[in-house]
Amino acid sequence: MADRFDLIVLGAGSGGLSVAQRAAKLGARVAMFDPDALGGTCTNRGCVPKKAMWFAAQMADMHRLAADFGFETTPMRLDWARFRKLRDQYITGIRHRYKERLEAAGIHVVMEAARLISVDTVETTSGARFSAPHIVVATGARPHRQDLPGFELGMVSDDIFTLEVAPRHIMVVGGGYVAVEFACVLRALGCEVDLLIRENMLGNFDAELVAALMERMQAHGIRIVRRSQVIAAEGKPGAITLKTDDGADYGVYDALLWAIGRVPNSEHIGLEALGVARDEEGHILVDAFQNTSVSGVYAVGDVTDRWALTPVAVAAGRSLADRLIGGDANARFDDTAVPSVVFSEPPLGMVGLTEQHARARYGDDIAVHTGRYTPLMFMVAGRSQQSVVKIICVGTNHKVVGIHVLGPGSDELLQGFAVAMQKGLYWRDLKASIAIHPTAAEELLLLH
Ligand SMILES: Cc1cc2nc3c(=O)[nH]c(=O)nc-3n(C[C@H](O)[C@H](O)[C@H](O)COP(=O)(O)OP(=O)(O)OC[C@H]3O[C@@H](n4cnc5c(N)ncnc54)[C@H](O)[C@@H]3O)c2cc1C
Ligand SMILES: NC(=O)c1ccc[n+]([C@@H]2O[C@H](COP(=O)([O-])OP(=O)(O)OC[C@H]3O[C@@H](n4cnc5c(N)ncnc54)[C@H](O)[C@@H]3O)[C@@H](O)[C@H]2O)c1
Repeated sequence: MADRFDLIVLGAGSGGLSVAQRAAKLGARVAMFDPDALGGTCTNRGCVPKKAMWFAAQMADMHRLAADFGFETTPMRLDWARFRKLRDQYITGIRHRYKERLEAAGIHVVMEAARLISVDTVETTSGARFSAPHIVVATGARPHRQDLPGFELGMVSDDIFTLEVAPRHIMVVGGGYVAVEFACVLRALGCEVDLLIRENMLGNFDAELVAALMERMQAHGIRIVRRSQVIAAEGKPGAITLKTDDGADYGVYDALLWAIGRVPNSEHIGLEALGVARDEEGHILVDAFQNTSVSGVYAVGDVTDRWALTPVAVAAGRSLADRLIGGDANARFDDTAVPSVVFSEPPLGMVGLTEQHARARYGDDIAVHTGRYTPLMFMVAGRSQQSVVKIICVGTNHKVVGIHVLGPGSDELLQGFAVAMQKGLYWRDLKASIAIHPTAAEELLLLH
């Protein structure tokens, strides 16, 4: 006999926690399964430890800027072990608070993997069975491990957070968020960094701002190699060489990071037998309401074919619970203006369409407003590095369909503009707004 619940959730990451907590708040009896730490990728091996490292990198960069400002500074070195301890303590605290909240909400948490054995029943690794009319798959994704000679000589993003010391010279392979963020962070923390990009860097971001970011990264001392593909890694841990299709000799690395994308955790959980539709890469296909192709089975977060971002997983989870348990038949989240920031140096943010996407969709009916400026803080220090802002408007009423910002502060300033865009923002609204001076944000209002 299976224990009966109103809702079952596979996975206690951003998506799973949000659907479970909202459903419990609405009165459902909820069971949640996860073999790993509460909080999933974002808390344990993603956004949170990464952002802590990004702050450390920012401090190192600010220290260098302080010297340019006239401060008498002594060389600064990060005590990597102490920093790691502080970061891990903070994460342990988050996990602890999740546990307390789940207990308080009366959610039945089982720290085991589960798989679907029918549309309404799951079985854990130890053989226990649980049933519910609604089963939500929120099993996330994992770093892609390529079947390539010597792959094991390198790390994936999960491993970066377990490093005991900073690498001296690292090769980062990939051109997505993870590759760019770690390349920038490690460089700021004093590592020599090479970045090997097979195709384009940050292909979903605006090409003009990506080109400007690439220039900044190179000016920071990151060696960027483009249009090259790794065929094999050779050597031994601590002394790794790469074989690439261009035949070039890139030297010897003491560390190698594979940042070549992520794979959804959608195998071995019973989806094939039930006929739950997935794409070629294994992402579960969902409609706007998080329904899969099988009635009673839903999916949220990175295991689906949507934006792989924590706030998207959370929004999907909450709206699903509102619909299934709260009785709001139309509950779905609005993904028309999903903002996203790459925590590079400097950060790159976007909401809405890139210029290339807007042109493809609207042709000549778009107006592109771009501005470059040197932030006051750099001007005072005698530096010339520029920030870039871009606004894309459509139609005769100049509706804003894309905002892009590269430069210090872009990570924080974008949120308010994203709210405005979601509500419907027009060029005239920006022109009618009063700026906050002197800030990075005002540059978006001062564009011509
Ligand atoms: C290095 C890195 C940095 C990132 N930085 C950001 C950022 O700054 N901002 C941002 O918005 N996003 C960021 N992301 C993306 C973000 O972490 C994910 O979008 C988010 O964690 C997805 O949540 P999820 O619930 O779908 O999956 P996850 O958080 O991955 O949770 C899935 C859970 O399911 C569990 N599970 C797997 N199989 C089973 C099973 N059979 N049964 C039960 N449980 C199972 C796993 O153990 C895991 O705990 C980052 C990702 C990485 C890798
Ligand atoms: N700041 C953030 O919000 C943040 C940070 C990290 C990750 N994320 C999320 O996690 C997702 C995954 O990030 P990611 O960087 O792992 O993946 P990604 O899909 O963003 O990038 C993968 C990169 O690897 C390259 N690649 C793939 N196979 C390769 C190969 N064999 N050799 C060389 N290059 C190869 C691709 O061309 C691409 O540039 C992101 O799309 C994003 O949604 C978000």
